[in-house]
Amino acid sequence: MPSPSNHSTTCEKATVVNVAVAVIHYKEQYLLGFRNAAQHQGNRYEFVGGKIEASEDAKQAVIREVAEETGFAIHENTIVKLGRLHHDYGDKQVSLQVYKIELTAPQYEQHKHCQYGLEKQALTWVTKADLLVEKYDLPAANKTMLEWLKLPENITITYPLSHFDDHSDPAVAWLQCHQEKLTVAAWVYVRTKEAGTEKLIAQLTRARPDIHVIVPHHADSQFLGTDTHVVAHHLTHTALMQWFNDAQDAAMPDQGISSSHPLIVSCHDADSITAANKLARARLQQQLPPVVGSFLSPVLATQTHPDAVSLGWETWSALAQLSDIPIIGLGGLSPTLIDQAISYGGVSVAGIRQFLSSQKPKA
Ligand SMILES: Nc1nc2c([nH]c(=O)n2[C@H]2C[C@H](O)[C@@H](COP(=O)(O)OP(=O)(O)OP(=O)(O)O)O2)c(=O)[nH]1
Repeated sequence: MPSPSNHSTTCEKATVVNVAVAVIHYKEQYLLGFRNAAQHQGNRYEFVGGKIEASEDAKQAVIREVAEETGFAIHENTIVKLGRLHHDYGDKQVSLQVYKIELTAPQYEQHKHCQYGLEKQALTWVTKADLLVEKYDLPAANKTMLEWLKLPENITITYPLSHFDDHSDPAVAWLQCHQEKLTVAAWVYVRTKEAGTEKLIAQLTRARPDIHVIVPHHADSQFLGTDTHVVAHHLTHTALMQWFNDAQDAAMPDQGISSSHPLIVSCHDADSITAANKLARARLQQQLPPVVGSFLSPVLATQTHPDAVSLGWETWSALAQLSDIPIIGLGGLSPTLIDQAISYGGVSVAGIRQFLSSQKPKA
């Protein structure tokens, strides 16, 4: 449904141009256009997209723009909402609503040799790896989109040490379980609340150098000995709301929160999503590493929090729509529910038990 923010809105200072952006890909191949010299942000690569018209919402705009620029009819493809971001280019302010669309094999086969789009603009297929290492010069706002694209579809959360209380040596059992069962190159949210856990996590990252860890934002990641494994710092719901309350009249609202790494936050309701959106915007304004994801939980009932009232998919989806950052489903989920999470407005799923498989890393 069109909303007042879906067309260009005028504030006292400047006009904000509302744009829908389509990150089109087939597997690891991503489609880039090239902005001609006369356009705003000209002579740069771009994702397909354009201005949202007053009569349409962002998703309708993305479908229309993709059809106009490439000829792809994507209304039957899965359209994954990544997020929304505001960028001030000095000469122009843009609000970008970003979607990811995977083409089918026939769609890709038909298009992969086309060098020009329907508007005569140059088009190029590039690998995800090249895109993420910023081999292509994109507008500055796209830096955050590339960070969002790094999020995997599954995130594993470590068991609390107390889960292994029945074992003769819980620490050894904790280490053995995670070392053996984390999937190759997994993103892992490691919790450090319990005494002794930091040492175990350091041992785990030494034994499994392929994994990427998300550490609590207050944890001094020096306990790992190196920062190379750390992909993000995590803010609990409580820490996020504390920041939000402190930020109401603070000049530097994110003092005390890591400025060295991207952030992942935890949300449970509309208030925390509002807080996360504010934090995401503050990070962009201060040119700090962005907020790249938000665990929104609990989607379903969980074994670990049996008394917590779950949101259910419908409420979860309505909350996800409010988020400016990619949403990760958490609570009673398994990796097989990724398609369902995407259809309800998320990008990834996370959890403990169901996310630890017995797949061993390659030697
Ligand atoms: N399509 C697209 N636009 C982007 C990206 N990143 C980014 O900052 N933008 C900005 C550049 C422009 O200011 C705006 C896109 O609007 P547009 O494509 O309709 O603008 P345009 O320059 O063609 O303007 P016009 O000729 O239609 O008036 O969003 C991106 O990845 N794709």
